[in-house]
Amino acid sequence: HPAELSMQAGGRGPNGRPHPRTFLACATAESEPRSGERAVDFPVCVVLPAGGTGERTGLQTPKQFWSFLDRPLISYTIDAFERVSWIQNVVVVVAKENVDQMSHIVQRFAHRKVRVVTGGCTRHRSISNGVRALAEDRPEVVIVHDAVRPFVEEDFLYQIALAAKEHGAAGAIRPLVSTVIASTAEGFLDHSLERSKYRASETPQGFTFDVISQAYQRCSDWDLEFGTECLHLALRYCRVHAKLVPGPPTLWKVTYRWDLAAADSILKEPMLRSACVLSGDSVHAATLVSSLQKAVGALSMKLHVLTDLSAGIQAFLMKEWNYIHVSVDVCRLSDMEALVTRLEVEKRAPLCPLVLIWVHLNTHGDQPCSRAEGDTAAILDLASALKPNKLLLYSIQLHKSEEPELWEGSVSKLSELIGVLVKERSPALVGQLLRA
Ligand SMILES: Nc1ccn([C@@H]2O[C@H](COP(=O)(O)OP(=O)(O)OP(=O)(O)O)[C@@H](O)[C@H]2O)c(=O)n1
Ligand SMILES: O=P(O)(O)OC[C@@H](O)[C@@H](O)[C@@H](O)CO
Repeated sequence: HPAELSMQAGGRGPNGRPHPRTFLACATAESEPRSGERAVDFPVCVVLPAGGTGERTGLQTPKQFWSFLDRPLISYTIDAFERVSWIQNVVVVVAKENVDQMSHIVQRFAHRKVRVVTGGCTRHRSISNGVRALAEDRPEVVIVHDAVRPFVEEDFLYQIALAAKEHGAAGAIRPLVSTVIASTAEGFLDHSLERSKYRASETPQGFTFDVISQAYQRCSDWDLEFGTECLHLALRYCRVHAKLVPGPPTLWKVTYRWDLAAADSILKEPMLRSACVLSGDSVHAATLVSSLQKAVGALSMKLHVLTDLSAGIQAFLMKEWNYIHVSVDVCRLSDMEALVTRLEVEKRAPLCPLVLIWVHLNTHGDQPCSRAEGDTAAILDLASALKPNKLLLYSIQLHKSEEPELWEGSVSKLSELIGVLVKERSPALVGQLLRA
């Protein structure tokens, strides 16, 4: 029964215990640790300061806990580090009142390398707490990275780690986009800096463990209270000149509300690129898919035509692809249930909502596809059972018209609907029978 499928396909197996964590990749998020082209051969740990309140977003929820596709921003950042095989563990530093919430996130998304510690009233105090939590690990290098910069790539982390080991400290920099000026006490321009001589300091930053721990042991209370720059502490208290490493624009920090909208768009973008379509051996379905491939091309979405359910499952599970299933005339619920059963067998539970679109092609002229009508309630049941497990089932019906213009119009509408459903992943339309 769909309800049982839901229990099995989602977070809990027959024995009621959560499935061991095997999960789908989605967005910039989870996948099994990937060995990058180059690996670091010394111990590296990470400190993610996440103890702020995100006042500049104007939101009640601290931005690091703001959810995208039902997953908090910090989980994407943690994943970016967990996917790096040469990173031993990640110390996440959160405000005392968020420790339980953070621990729940670690459990829900089965973050394997994470240790949660309590932060302080300033960013430096939080980072200092995180570094102290590594005293027993004593890694060769500590990477410090703002938890609200989720788009960090392994290759750049590699550059920072190596530069930190070689020079004692290293930091990401970006070109300034505005000129820096100094103001008089009365609020008038005193002087401006020659922009070409300056850079914006970003994260990730890297330090040998000795440098960063000594810098925090030696720094003043003023530094801890008002300072914003770890590289400065390394210079002032350890005489270490950090190596500056130009970084990509994706290192930007989520600070204002519009940054959240930008992050949402970037996280969703990979999910819009590809869909696998299972059309079986029907000639009509093949005709539809061929027309559809041209139409969805305009959405910059690529359709991968697959011939059997296993290939479809594989693509759906392993490649973050959306899934389109074409039924001709007879809309067998069992087709879709077979997919869900396989998801259960594979013990897969997606981390981000994944889109399943069931296309009902009716070739009997303009007669309603009675099976689809009859199945409407069953489709709703199955869709409702799948929704808690982030499998968003949508269904679209269209008729095979012999009039080329009508048929082209239907296919165009179908691709438009597919584009919207994949992009918006609207919970409100789950289980609805739409018509192209
Ligand atoms: N007491 C603090 C303050 C900030 N941070 C963290 O430092 C990073 C960068 O700081 P910022 O962007 O300033 O975050 P907030 O302080 O939360 O933002 P705001 O200044 O708008 O409140 C963030 O991941 C933030 O959670 C921290 O760990 N502890
Ligand atoms: O100052 P905020 O707390 O807004 O953000 C922290 C940034 O200043 C910091 O991440 C980089 O400048 C690198 O030190």
